[in-house]
Amino acid sequence: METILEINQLHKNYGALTAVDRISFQIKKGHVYGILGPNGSGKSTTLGMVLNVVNPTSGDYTWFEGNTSNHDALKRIGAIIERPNFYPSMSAVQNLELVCKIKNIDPSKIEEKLTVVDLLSRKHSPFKTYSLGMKQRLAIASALLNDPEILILDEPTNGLDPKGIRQIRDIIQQIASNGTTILLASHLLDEVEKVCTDVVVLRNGKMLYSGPVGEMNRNHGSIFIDAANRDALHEFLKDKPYAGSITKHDDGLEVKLYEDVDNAQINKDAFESGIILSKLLHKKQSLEDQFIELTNQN
Ligand SMILES: Nc1ncnc2c1ncn2[C@@H]1O[C@H](COP(=O)(O)OP(=O)(O)OP(=O)(O)O)[C@@H](O)[C@H]1O
Repeated sequence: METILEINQLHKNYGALTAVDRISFQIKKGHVYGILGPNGSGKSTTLGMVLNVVNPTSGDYTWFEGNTSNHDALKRIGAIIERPNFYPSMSAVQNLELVCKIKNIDPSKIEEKLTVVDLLSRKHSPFKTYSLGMKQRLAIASALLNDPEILILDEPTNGLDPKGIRQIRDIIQQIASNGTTILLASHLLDEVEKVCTDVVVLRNGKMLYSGPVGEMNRNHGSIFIDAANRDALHEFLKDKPYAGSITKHDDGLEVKLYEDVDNAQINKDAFESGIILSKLLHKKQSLEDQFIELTNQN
C-alpha cells in the first residue's frame, strides 16, 4: 500500500521545552488518521513541521515515498491548520475564485467542492453571514480545490455546536470514502473513534500509541486477584501471556490483561500450580478510562 507520509524521529524543541519528542509513524493511502492528545501535547507542532511551517529540531519526514521534493509535495496536500481567513463581504464563490487565482488553480471545480461541503445553496451569500460551521466547511472546500491526495485538518470541529460537529464529521467521512487520505488532529477521543481508522496518541510530545483505532479500544480490562501466598501468586502471574503490568495493593494484586481470559481458566491454572485463590474479580475498563490512562501515564 502506498505510503503518503513517513515521519522518522521527528523532534522539536522550543528553548528548554520539548514540544515533539522523536516521533515516528507512517500514513498509508486511503486511511483516516487521527493525532489524538490533550492540549499542548504537540499535535499542531507535528502538523506544522510536516507542512513546512515549523522547522524540526531533528528527525525528518518524507512525502509520497520521496518521489517529489517536500516543496512540490505541498501542491498535492490540502491543509487547514489555522482559523479560516476569508474576505467578509465577498461571497463563497468570490472567495474561492480568489484562492484559485492566488494558488494558480483551475476555478472550474468551485461548484463541485461547494457541493461536497453542502454550501452550494449559499454560494452567493457574503462570508460574514456564515455560521462558524459554514465558515469551517468553506475552509474545507477551499482546501479541496486542488483535488489533494491528503487533507490535513487541525481540530476541525473546535467551537462548533453538535449539529455543526456532525456535519463536519459526515463531510470528512464522505471525502475519505472517495479515496482521499485524511490526517486530523483532535483532543476528542470520541471524534477520533467515530471518524478515524488509525490513531497516533501524543502526550507531552511523546508518542504513546500508534495503530488501528480498533486495537487501541481492545477492551480486556483488569483482574483483581489474591491468595494466601501472594508472592507465589505474583511469580505465577508473571509468566502468563495474558498478564500485563501487575500492581500490588493492600488487598491483593491488580493485573492488566493483554488478552481475554476466563476466570475459570485462571482458577484452574493457579490450582494446578499449587495456589489457592482467595479473590478473583474481573473489571472491564471503559474507553474513556483507557484514554485517560493512556494520556496520564509517564
Ligand atoms: N511557537 C512556539 N513557541 C514556544 N512554545 C511553543 C510554540 N508553539 C507551541 N509551543 C509549545 O509546544 C507545546 C506543544 O504545543 P502544540 O500547539 O503543538 O500542542 P497541541 O497538542 O496542538 O495543543 P493545542 O490543541 O492546545 O494547540 C506546548 O507546550 C506549547 O506551549
